[in-house]
Amino acid sequence: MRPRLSAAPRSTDPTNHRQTPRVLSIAGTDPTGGAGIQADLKSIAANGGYGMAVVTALVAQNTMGVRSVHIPPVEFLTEQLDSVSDDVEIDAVKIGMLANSAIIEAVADWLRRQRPPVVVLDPVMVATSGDRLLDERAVDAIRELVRHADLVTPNIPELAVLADEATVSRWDDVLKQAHRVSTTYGVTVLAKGGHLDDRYAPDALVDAAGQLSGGRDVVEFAGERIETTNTHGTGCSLSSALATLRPRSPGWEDAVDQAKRWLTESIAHGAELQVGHGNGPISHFAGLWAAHDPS
Ligand SMILES: Nc1ncnc2c1ncn2[C@@H]1O[C@H](COP(=O)(O)OP(=O)(O)O)[C@@H](O)[C@H]1O
Ligand SMILES: Cc1ncc(COP(=O)(O)OP(=O)(O)O)c(N)n1
Repeated sequence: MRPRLSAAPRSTDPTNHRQTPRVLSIAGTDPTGGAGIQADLKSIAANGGYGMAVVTALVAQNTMGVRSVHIPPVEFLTEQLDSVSDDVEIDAVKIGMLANSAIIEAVADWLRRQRPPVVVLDPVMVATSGDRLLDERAVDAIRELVRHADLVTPNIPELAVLADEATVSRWDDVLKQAHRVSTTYGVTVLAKGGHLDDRYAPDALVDAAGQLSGGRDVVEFAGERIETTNTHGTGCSLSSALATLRPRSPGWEDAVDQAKRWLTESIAHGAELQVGHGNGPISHFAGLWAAHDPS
């Protein structure tokens, strides 16, 4: 049996209003700029943070799919992580694609030594294109890593894997599964409705310990589904926006509310970019560009 990773304690109050959040993305790459580290850095900047990045895997992919993945030696990953944390005070970390269990364990080990005040884990497993971004044998390791996070942001299929259950399709069942994951791992869950077959795309914060405002265990965020194929990297962009916004927010609810508004506008303007022939990217700076548009 795999040894259990001992989890670092969850943060108490990570709020620091005066400091520009210094946010580290630990993730894979997307050379077309729509997902992974490239999307994270845009999202962090668009939400008012200073972005940094440690690469877990180099991914030859575009808006249509993944061609191949190159994984640098795990010692080099630790070298990158230590290079950042030996020098920079990190306010928040967003963890995305981790590829295999050796990488997951190296990140867990670094978190035990250098835990930033905010840790958001997007448990990336499979891309929209259907290509695997996490080794199937690494699922146990990712489940253990969830215990290190303050917030985990699974999509519906990833939520089912964390719950060790079949994928559900009704929003009520998604909420129940998120509750189970929150109880099992002692973590706040952001359940995302992007994969629902519905005209709505809601999200919900679920914390079984009732640590949301007013002691609530569920807070829902309504959202209309935008008719678009520009949804590549939405999960990456949302999780890094949350890592950026949390240090300046009184709680996760405010951070999610702000991030979802920003994401919805960015999705709505994605098609204007005309990038690629498949699932195109979102327009991370649509709000900023609109403010500077002379017309
Ligand atoms: N077509 C859409 N219109 C509006 N919001 C969407 C749409 N697709 C996804 N979202 C939102 O994007 C975020 C990421 O959702 P999801 O697709 O479930 O995750 P992932 O990208 O990890 O698969 C969520 O906030 C979800 O509600
Ligand atoms: C390097 C890398 N990381 C993550 C993803 C998946 O991105 P995500 O935002 O979760 O979802 P889709 O883009 O698949 O909708 C990726 N493609 N590459």
